[in-house]
Amino acid sequence: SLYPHSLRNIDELCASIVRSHRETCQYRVEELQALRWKLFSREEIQAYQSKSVDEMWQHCAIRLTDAVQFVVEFAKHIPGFRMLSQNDQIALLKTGSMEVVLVRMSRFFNTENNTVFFDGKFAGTEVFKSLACGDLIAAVFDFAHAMCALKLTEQQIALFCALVLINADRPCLEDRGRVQRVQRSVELGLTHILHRDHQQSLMHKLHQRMEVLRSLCSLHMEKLRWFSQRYPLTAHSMFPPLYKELFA
Ligand SMILES: CNC(=O)[C@@H]1CCCN1C(=O)c1ccc(Cl)c(COc2cccc3c(C(F)(F)F)cc(C)nc23)c1Cl
Repeated sequence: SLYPHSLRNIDELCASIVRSHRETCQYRVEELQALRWKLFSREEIQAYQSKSVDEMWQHCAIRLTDAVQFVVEFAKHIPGFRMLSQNDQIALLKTGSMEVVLVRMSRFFNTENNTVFFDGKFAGTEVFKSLACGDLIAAVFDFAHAMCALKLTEQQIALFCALVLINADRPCLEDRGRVQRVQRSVELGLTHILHRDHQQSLMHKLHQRMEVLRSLCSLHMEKLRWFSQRYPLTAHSMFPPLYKELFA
């Protein structure tokens, strides 16, 4: 059947994905709104900029790994995800989790002053200078800007993240057919939500965003490889096992 056995209808599918998003999104939008004018002082920015490359990467990797863990939790509650084989679940998370982290980061973004929530305050691109990958950070900020421009609701973001993750075109899947069935039910959910919100035109834009996500994340993986080659010790020690499992 199109729906996993446990679900009676599309509303229930959407409700469980939205609930899972709410429980694993790290910060609620209201919390971030309240903090949006908490910016780093010049001294604090100086401190970040005087970190060494691998220190700053380590600082970010811890947060990225945290964020990836929350995405793994989110995935586990997507109806049908746990019906997939272990290998297919890992394969989807290996390629999709950083893309979902990126989509979720757009929720931490303040387009009025081009800052993103990082380490408890809102940071501009200059804070990340010592990473020595300005192109990646610029791309992260640009993507967040474009996502914010769509003004998605939390429910739309939840369904979009589920669709980013459950993608039957991912490489090395054992049972593509099964992933396709779960993907189709999530697509139905997103279409249902957009129809209910009278925003069907968003579907095409969201598919365009998914294309951009793929190219962005291959750039990220290239940076990650560059970093782990240049700083093998740090990369080896700092990426907790799950991260290595997902990105090694
Ligand atoms: C409260 N906010 C958070 O917890 C968020 C969620 C995940 C990251 N995080 C941050 O604190 C955060 C917010 C904004 C930015 Cl620009 C950054 C720095 O981002 C990165 C620096 C290094 C590598 C990054 C890579 C690479 F290359 F590893 F794939 C990929 C992504 C997408 N971001 C990278 C970070 Cl680490």
